[in-house]
Amino acid sequence: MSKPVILLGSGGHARVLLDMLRRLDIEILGITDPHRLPGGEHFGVRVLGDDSVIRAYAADGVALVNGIGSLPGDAGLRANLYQRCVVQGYRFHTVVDPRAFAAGDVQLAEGVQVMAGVIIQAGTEIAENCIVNSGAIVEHDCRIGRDVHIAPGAVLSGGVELGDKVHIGTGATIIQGIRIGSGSVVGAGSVVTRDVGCKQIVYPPRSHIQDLQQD
Ligand SMILES: CC(=O)SCCNC(=O)CCNC(=O)[C@H](O)C(C)(C)COP(=O)(O)OP(=O)(O)OC[C@H]1O[C@@H](n2cnc3c(N)ncnc32)[C@H](O)[C@@H]1OP(=O)(O)O
Repeated sequence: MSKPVILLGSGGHARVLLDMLRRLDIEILGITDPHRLPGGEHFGVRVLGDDSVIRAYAADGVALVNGIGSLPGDAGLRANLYQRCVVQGYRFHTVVDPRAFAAGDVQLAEGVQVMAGVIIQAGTEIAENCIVNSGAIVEHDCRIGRDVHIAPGAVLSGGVELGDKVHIGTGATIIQGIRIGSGSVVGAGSVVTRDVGCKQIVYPPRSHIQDLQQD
């Protein structure tokens, strides 16, 4: 039986997690958000207050779920909140949507979130506080650093290595064996065929838009 959960944050990512937690039949004590009135309801869940309210709960009596999303170059808020809570002795749930697939020997560290439709193949290791978002594919033997966001529909081929705080944009494709350094961003729709250093950004080709020829 898993511990009751406090969900940190109340935006879009939190909403998806909330739906997953309900389907997993995990008890939700409430959500935290400094911008919402404590005692009220949001998404049908009690608003507890800002993040400091967590300390009213014994660390061994609750688990946390990090509902803060992560956008390119802005993994900081999510990563800092995670780290702050861990230092205070709190533990994070690792959550896997029932409609995701992870091979038997896949290693998911604390706080990893695997959303619906994801496939993670054999031998892959994913470090703390990562999001593998809806419909992404992480092939065999990948090594994923901490605080990484693999956005919806992205594909990592076999043996890809990502450093910490990497953002792989929606629908991006990384071919086999590629290494991407910490803090880098791969733009939505990119096809990455060469290694990427630390704190670099990969832009995909842009769509060309023009008026249709008139008859
Ligand atoms: C559930 C969820 O929603 S999770 C969220 C998932 N979201 C993502 O993964 C988004 C990933 N982010 C991107 O792809 C971003 O656009 C980035 C990081 C590549 C670029 O961001 P910025 O440097 O801020 O670029 P900016 O938005 O200023 O655009 C600069 C130019 O590049 C173009 N551009 C930006 N991103 C892309 C892209 N992915 N593909 C093609 N062209 C792009 C813009 O249209 C713009 O073109 P213009 O100068 O002709 O107007």
